[in-house]
Amino acid sequence: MSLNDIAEYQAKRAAFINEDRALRRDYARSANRSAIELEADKVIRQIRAIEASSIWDGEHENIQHPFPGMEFLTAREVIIKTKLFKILTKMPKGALLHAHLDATVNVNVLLQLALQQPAIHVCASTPINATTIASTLPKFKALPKNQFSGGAGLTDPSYVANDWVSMRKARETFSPELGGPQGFDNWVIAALTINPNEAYKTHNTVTKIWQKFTSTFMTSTGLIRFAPIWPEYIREFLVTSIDDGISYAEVRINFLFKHMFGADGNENVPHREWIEMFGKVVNEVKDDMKKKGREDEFVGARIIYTTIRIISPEELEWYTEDCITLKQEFPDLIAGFDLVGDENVLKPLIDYIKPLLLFQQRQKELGLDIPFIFHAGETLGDGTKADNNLYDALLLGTKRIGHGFSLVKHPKLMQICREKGVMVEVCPISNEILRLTSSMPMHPLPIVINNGIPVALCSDDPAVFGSMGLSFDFFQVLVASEVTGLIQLGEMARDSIQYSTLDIEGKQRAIALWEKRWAKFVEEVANFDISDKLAV
Ligand SMILES: O=c1[nH]cnc2c1ncn2[C@@H]1O[C@H](CO)[C@@H](O)[C@H]1O
Repeated sequence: MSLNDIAEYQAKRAAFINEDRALRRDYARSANRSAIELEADKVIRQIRAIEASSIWDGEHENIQHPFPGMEFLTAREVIIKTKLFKILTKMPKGALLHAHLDATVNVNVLLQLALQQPAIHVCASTPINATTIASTLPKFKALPKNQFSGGAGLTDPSYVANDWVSMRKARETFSPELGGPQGFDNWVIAALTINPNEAYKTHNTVTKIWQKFTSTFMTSTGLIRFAPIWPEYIREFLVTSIDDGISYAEVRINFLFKHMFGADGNENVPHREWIEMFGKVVNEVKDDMKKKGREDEFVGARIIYTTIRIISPEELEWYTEDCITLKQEFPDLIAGFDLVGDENVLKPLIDYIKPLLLFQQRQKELGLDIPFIFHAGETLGDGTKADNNLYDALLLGTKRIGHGFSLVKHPKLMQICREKGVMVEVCPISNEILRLTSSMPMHPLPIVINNGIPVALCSDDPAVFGSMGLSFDFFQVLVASEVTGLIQLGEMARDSIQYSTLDIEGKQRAIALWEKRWAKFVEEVANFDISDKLAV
């Protein structure tokens, strides 16, 4: 055996690896990396390696088996202390392409917004006491002034089931044995979020965790679907997203309910006013950013119209027509159309084929373009109705696929995504908490990326998961792969703009602004003080 043989083998090996990696989308531009980008990428890999032992090999109270990419809800407190996470909070993330608006604002902030509104009332199906508190959910609703109620508090034994109590009063009178006002807040927050015990013990199957997950929306809708709160909620979503480095969002809004509650406490505010308020807040935030000299950090936000897969195919026709009317009035704000909810148990796309084809035909007649951006394959199923949604999503020409968790079981569909440029909106933390994967190393994301399919990382329902912004999702992906470094994350961020529904000029502008921020960011990372790297 000569040295030549080994060198020859090494060369063959390098070419082999290169050939494999060349399939990835992020490879295309790999030859054009600046020295500073390469240095920043190296710094990030160093910090990751250091923290793999200093953090993830260490002992932690309450964490039996720490490892990079482990269950998010257990790891969260550790993650926020890492250098890697702190750096990622500064990264320009590009676009947020998959998030459900009603789960995008920190639950503590939502609680504060609600407490400012005397119209908001709360009820429970039984008096709240030490026995009932864990299994009883608060229900919220805005009431008209003549129905404002000051009856017995929720923890008063004389409380009559399902009676509305003013939220402020319910909070102030919450029994001291249950923690008083703070106990009330804790009870509400527990109803709006998923805790580690639920995700990893009591509700540790996809079906069970979805039941808990769905209940969070039933609680939050009474607080959010209220005209005086709605704009403030949207503002908070936009401002916190911008602060996390997100410069554009396509957010899914649930239009299942035909009205929200107005300031007068009556359920009489139609969809067009929801959108009008949305557009107004987007413009106000843009103006505020301009005043602060930060206009380059925010290019806007648009809406993906959604309704839930519980409706009948006949009912869907009402929603598609509604979507068309809204698109005609707000062409710049309506970005696409989707159907949401647990694909494993609700109606599959094929059940709606008639109204969906009709929707496309109507758009053609009217000269409109409302792309489908379908949730599909958010499942562990193989050949189940949720898995089969992928066939229909692609046949119907979906612009992107929401989740596509089961896509990797279908080589033909992956080929179509690659060749037609159908992006997958991957929601790593959501998939893990909703029990599709037990941790990030088991997530199929690398399979999707290695097959050359464009990917955007998305947060899905950050308020429910406690994963506000995109930094947490980027973190979980970064620590769970040796291939993925800063450059790969940057490519996903850039692609999120590239595969958005912005028009050509909008995209060019957003990408140019992103590139400017990216250049600045990588420079900061590249100049990171090595000794600082070690101090955690
Ligand atoms: O990951 C998801 N997959 C499918 N549907 C979802 C997901 N997250 C939230 N929703 C749905 O969106 C509605 C709120 O806008 C909720 O009803 C919820 O079922």
